[in-house]
Amino acid sequence: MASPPVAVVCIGMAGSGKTTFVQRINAHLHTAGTPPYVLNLDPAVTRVPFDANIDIRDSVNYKEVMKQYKLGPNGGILTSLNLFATKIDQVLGILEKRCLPPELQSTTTAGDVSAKTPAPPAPGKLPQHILLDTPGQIEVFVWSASGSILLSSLASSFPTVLAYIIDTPRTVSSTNTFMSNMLYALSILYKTKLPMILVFNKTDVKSEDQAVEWMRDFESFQSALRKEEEEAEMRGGSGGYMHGLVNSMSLVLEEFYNQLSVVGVSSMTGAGVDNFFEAVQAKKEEFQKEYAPELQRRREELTQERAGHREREVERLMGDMNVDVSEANRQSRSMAGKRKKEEPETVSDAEAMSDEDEESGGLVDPDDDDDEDGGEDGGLTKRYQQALRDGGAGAPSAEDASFAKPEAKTTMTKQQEMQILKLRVLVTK
Ligand SMILES: Nc1nc2c(ncn2[C@@H]2O[C@H](COP(=O)(O)OP(=O)(O)OP(=O)(O)O)[C@@H](O)[C@H]2O)c(=O)[nH]1
Repeated sequence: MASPPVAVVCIGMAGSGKTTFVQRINAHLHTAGTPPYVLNLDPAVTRVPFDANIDIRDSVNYKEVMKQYKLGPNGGILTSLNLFATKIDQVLGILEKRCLPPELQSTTTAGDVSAKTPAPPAPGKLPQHILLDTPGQIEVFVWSASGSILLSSLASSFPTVLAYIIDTPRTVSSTNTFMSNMLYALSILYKTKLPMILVFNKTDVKSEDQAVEWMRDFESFQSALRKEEEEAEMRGGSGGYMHGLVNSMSLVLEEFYNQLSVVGVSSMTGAGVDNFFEAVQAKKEEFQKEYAPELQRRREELTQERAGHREREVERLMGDMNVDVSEANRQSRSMAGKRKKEEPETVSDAEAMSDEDEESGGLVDPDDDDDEDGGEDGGLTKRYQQALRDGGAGAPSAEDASFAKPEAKTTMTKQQEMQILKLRVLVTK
């Protein structure tokens, strides 16, 4: 059976070597005869040293955004990402078309987001990897709403793996820097809940051995910490509370380290790239085994929650209007069974939908509803008439009945008319 490509999202501190790394693994895959599909999500980069199939800069002009909204560099990046996130359905449409075999494609269609690949590749030549380069301002991407939307949307369509790029020479320079970097990676892991690979980059300058030893051997990290403390004391200072804090942190990070794959890579020389792709394969399997079922579980939970919410609200409304609740519910359920269920496509959709429910108290505005019977007005009238024809407990009481009669319509105010229409539609939903 055809397998979807794995999306590798490269994140890391500014200057850690993300872009150079993407360039290296892109070249590696081209040489191996399996060219990836590449996305650049950094709107502020001036030169991209690889050929990006989708480039945020083609859709959003970062400098113009800064000028128009009177923003600084970080605000400009954030707003550009927000603007790009509004096109996520088009981006996913393009990705699905270019990277998925027809049997795995959904119905999403591509719009005006620029994709440079001219035509869908032949089935045997579908990319096995989707590579994403992200802005250097890591917090702007990871902690923004648009970053979450982009990541969760991607993860709902493709197995998605984070590659956290680390500047090795800088990170192993002290236990403090190492710990800060690990805590940052930890926060991203828990925020995104996606499988993560720690990529110790620039190993041509400094090997990753030291960092790996600190992760795997607690004693080794403790002795490095003690050594630094002694050196600080010799200089007349002291490690102060920081050393105590780092010491305690190292005790609790063992579990976190166990969840990660660690590879040393040189984006300059290409050393370690094969190991990186082995780690990607392992994390792809982990994603399919653990993340995907969790995503599905959350979707189902939200759908059920939403249905329950709607039912309770209908009950309350029917009660207010003095209408037989059980009959109204029966009708409501039978109509709902016929209607195509509206389902969240992504985690963020699902969250947004649940937010909507909370805001509106579970009520669905019938005016927003897609109409299945032709035009909106026609659909409302039809449902209204149908509800009246059905009569029974779902029908208006004797006093209400006059509302239904065309001749009596003139006696109603516009507001009353709308209220009853909305109520009827709600009952038949
Ligand atoms: N020696 C060495 N230098 C590297 C390596 N990878 C990247 N660099 C250098 O590190 C610097 C930063 O690399 P970039 O790829 O621009 O880093 P980035 O993380 O994309 O930077 P931002 O776009 O600012 O976030 C450049 O000078 C690269 O040449 C490597 O493996 N070895």
